[in-house]
This record gives sequence, structure tokens and C-alpha cells, in this order.
Amino acid sequence: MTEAIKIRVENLFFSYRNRLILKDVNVNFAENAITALTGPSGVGKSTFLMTLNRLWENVSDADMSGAVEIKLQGRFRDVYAPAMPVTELRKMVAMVFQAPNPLPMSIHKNIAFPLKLAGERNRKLIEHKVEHALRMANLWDEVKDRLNDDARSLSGGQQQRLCIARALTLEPEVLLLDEPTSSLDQASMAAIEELLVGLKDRLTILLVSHYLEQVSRISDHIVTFDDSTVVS
Ligand SMILES: Nc1ncnc2c1ncn2[C@@H]1O[C@H](COP(=O)(O)OP(=O)(O)OP(=O)(O)O)[C@@H](O)[C@H]1O
Repeated sequence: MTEAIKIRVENLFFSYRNRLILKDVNVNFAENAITALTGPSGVGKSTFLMTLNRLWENVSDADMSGAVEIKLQGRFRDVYAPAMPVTELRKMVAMVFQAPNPLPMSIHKNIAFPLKLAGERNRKLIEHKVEHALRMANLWDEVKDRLNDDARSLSGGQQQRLCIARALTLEPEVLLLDEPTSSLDQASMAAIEELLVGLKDRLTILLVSHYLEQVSRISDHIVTFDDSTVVS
């Protein structure tokens, strides 16, 4: 790989209730690129994503060994080091899930939520960042006149772009997406693909996708999982 590396994974093993799911995964991911993670169902792609932002730590009877290093704020950091608080990590390594999961509140509050959680109280700054995140997610023009509407009144595709906007609010360096378009129609899928391509100048994107056409349309690299590990 000649591009700069953003994520280094070495000797990663993962199990649920002593059942080995990932076995000796060794892989690097390029910076400012879209890498698609593909492979058969149940092979551990979603689990792998969760090792990058430590989301699996919320799952009981799960166990992991190995090293994950991500270049954050300009230097490689051990994601599992005691000096890396998980809340800080998840600000920098954000995640979007398969089904859109807007919070039961207004469009504006959905986007402002991570800022408020992070302790931001400056209303002007919050307004600015909400607009910026919605613009980055190509949603601003569609919602700017209805920011106080319940987010659940948006279409499925708009809800997923809202979730991407929410993930972008704290300006992460890495965006993990787990089959983000699988519940959406073609037009919404196309809107999200366009949005991801537009984002890679500022972010490193890892995308689990089953759609081979999508993978060939937007990914710069493909990492294939099979037999509990990365095979290509
Ligand atoms: N919380 C859990 N507890 C126990 N086993 C789990 C848990 N989550 C996932 N698994 C199992 O781990 C294996 C890998 O699941 P994972 O969802 O990571 O695969 P995947 O490649 O992303 O699959 P898909 O493409 O279908 O989403 C599966 O056999 C799954 O049943």
C-alpha cells in the first residue's frame, strides 16, 4: 500500500462465549480512502468494525486479543491503551449502523446531541456545527426549514443521512459504516454513496457492504473476510 496508513491491525483474535469469530487478522487501512469490507454472512465483519471503536466491550462474554492502532491527531495511538478513554476514542472513530436510528427528538436536537453530551454549551457554536454537519451529509437543503420537526418524520434515506450527520458532528477522523444502505431504496442508496465519496477527503471510511455493485462503485480498496480472517 503506497498511501498513508490510518489503521493498523495485528494478530487480532476475537471470540463470543469462547467461540472463535476472528482468527489472526492482520490488515492495514489507507487514510482518506473508502475501504469496503466484504465476505459471506456471519464471517465477522460487523464484529471486526466493533473492535476498532471498542463497541464490543458492551457485549457480555466477548473476548479480544491483538493490537489495533489508529493514527489520531497525527500519531498512531493504541486504541486499547489505558491512556485512551473510550469516550474520546468514539469521538474520533464514529459509527453508523444498518438501520437508521434517529433519537426520538427533533432534527436539530439529534445533531446537537453529541455536542451537548460532550459538554458544549455555546449556542452559536452549536448552531454552526449543526448546520455544518447537515451540509456535510448533503441534508441541509432538505431540512433547513423544518429543523424542529421530529427526526422520525423524515424518509428512511433522510434518516440515515441524519445519522451520518450526527456521526460527523464531532468531526471524527474515521467513519465506520455497517451496511448503511441495506434498508434503503436505490435513490437513497445513491445519495449516501455520493455523500461518502465526497467525505473521504476529510475522513477515512470503512464500509461493510454486501452489494458488490456498490463496492465497485465507491470503494478504493476491498478487504475480504472468510474463514474467520482476512483473505485478501
Ligand atoms: N452478541 C453476540 N453474541 C454471540 N454471538 C454473536 C454476537 N454477535 C454476533 N455473534 C456471532 O458472531 C458471528 C459473526 O457475526 P458478525 O455479525 O460479526 O458477522 P458479519 O460478517 O458481519 O455478518 P453479516 O454480514 O450477516 O452481518 C456470527 O456467527 C454471529 O452469530
